Amino acid sequence: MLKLKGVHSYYGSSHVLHGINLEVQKGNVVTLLGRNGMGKTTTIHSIIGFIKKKQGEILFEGENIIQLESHQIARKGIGIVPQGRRIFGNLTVKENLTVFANHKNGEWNLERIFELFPRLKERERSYAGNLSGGEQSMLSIGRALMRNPKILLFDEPTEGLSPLMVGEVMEILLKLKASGMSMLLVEQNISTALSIADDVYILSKGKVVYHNRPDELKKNMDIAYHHLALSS
Ligand SMILES: Nc1ncnc2c1ncn2[C@@H]1O[C@H](COP(=O)(O)OP(=O)(O)OP(=O)(O)O)[C@@H](O)[C@H]1O
Repeated sequence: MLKLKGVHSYYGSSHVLHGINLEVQKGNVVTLLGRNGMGKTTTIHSIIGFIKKKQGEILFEGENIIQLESHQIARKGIGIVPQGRRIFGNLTVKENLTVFANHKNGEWNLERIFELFPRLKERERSYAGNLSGGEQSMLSIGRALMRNPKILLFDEPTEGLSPLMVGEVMEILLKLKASGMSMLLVEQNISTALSIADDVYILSKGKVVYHNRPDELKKNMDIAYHHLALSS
């Protein structure tokens, strides 16, 4: 469904991604792991067109979208749950969900979002800026779903959340996976990532240094300890 072939990305003269190859098949969850500054966000931003200076191919449903503008890429059905949530604090929960909604090509609507996130229904009229971190994370996911994407890219959706809230957000992601949603998930937390992934990639210095199924990585955790600088 989504395939990166030899993608190079640059911030001005700074060469950050060095030939990324990565694939998300329809209905699969692919996680992207790596220490800070290794290029995970840059990979996501390259896919959604935030980064302009790029080479290689980014194929979405067979079409090379590497030169398209962000709004064109969004319209093709690639959704984003950005790092830091980026909800609109001075709009209500309901307004955040409806402001960019697109019901043309899918079944996500307010009713279904509130079924998935009963907590958001309870806080429908609250200003989003007054929500807890976990609720803001749910709102950010709900807002992306309201655009009815074919694939969702998540940039550290559990960052800064309490373990309890991490568990709740992960349950939501598992439900989305069960519903057949294709997802590319950037995560710092390896156990969270491995609990949901069909496929794992590790990035280091803008390159894919490891790619396998999570059960294979679990058999050889030294690789993760090495690349993610975890202690065993
Ligand atoms: N706007 C920018 N201008 C120049 N360099 C940047 C910019 N954003 C990121 N970089 C650099 O690009 C490299 C990759 O950063 P990126 O944000 O993709 O890493 P990351 O793996 O997502 O890390 P993190 O978990 O900290 O978000 C880093 O060396 C970073 O300093």
